[in-house]
Amino acid sequence: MLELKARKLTPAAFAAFGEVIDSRGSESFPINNGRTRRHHALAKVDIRDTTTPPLISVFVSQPVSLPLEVELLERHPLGSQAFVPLHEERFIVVVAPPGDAIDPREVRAFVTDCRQGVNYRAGTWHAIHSVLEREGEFLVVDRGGADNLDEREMRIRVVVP
Ligand SMILES: NC(=O)N[C@@H](O)C(=O)O
Ligand code: NI
Repeated sequence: MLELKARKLTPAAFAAFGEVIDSRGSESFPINNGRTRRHHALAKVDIRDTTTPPLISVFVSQPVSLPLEVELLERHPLGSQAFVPLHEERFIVVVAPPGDAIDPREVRAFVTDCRQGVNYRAGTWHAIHSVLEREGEFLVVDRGGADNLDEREMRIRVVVP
């Protein structure tokens, strides 16, 4: 069993796995006659084949208890997958870099700060959505599809210091 301490999520620490979606501290420019600021292209939707368009879904997830016992990691080879909290929910992110083999030394766990979302790069290994404290509602942007899921058994215990 791999034991991990969840670290604070930062764009630099997450760069090998995808992007952090967070308007705070990101570039923006005025639109709509100055009434709106556009925080442009915080992450890229990457769909690797043309059989399906990018999908926008909403996930309503029940909270996990801690320590988090992960039994498997999954990946979506055909597209990225983004999770954005709709009510300042915190969640745990467990990831490993894209590739056919998962090196336990490269697995990382993060905890978000309730304002952050993530966009998993196509092929990034990750634990399934794990929201903390209360039922969470998330906007999800991905390719979907039963053909876009690859799972690997991996037992990981995650603590949040
Ligand atoms: N199955 C599904 O749509 N969700 C997972 O991919 C996940 O990362 O939670
Ligand atoms: Ni997924």
